[in-house]
Amino acid sequence: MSLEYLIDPEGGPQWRGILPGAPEAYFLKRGEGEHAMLFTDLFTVLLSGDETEGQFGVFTSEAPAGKLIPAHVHRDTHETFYVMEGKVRVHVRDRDGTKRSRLLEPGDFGFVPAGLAHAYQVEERARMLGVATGGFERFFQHMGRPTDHATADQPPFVPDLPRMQAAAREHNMEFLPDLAWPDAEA
Ligand SMILES: O=C(Oc1cc(O)cc(O)c1C(=O)O)c1ccc(O)c(O)c1
Repeated sequence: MSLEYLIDPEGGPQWRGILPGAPEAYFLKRGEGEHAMLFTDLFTVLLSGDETEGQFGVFTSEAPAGKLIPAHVHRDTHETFYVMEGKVRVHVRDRDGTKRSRLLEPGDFGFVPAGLAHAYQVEERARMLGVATGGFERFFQHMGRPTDHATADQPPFVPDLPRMQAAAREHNMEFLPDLAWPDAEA
């Protein structure tokens, strides 16, 4: 399955061209950006790989406390987690196989390089800022539902399995459903 699954043939890509799409200077007001709901979380793309010649993208997430985002690995995406509000536990499996986790609180930062299995769980309603390898920011629009509504106060969007598989394939990532974490909440 290819990206075509994620494109409305009549309307084109399912997100709106709010960002310039080329390396031009611009500014955004609070709440502006390209929004997508994924499960209960609102992701907002502030900058995409289209503006940075593929180098990096910047996005925020606004999420209620919820379930563990299951273990997965990005083959070529470096990810960061900067917690602005709330509490987020990030689990990571290091290269030697050691699993560890850290509860991130406001002002705390985490980095997960490409190739390391990881998972995370919002333990207390959170706002996060993420910077990741350019192109990954489209994952939220591919797997989630693009929306004009700028808050997480809207119905959740639960993607079906083909949509999840297509988004994972498109972004060269793999979910690892059998990988458990010693200190994950049920
Ligand atoms: O990508 C981030 O979160 C995710 C959310 C999901 O519902 C499914 C996923 O597979 C992921 C993922 O990590 O791939 C994410 C969130 C916040 C942040 O700062 C990031 O760097 C990534």
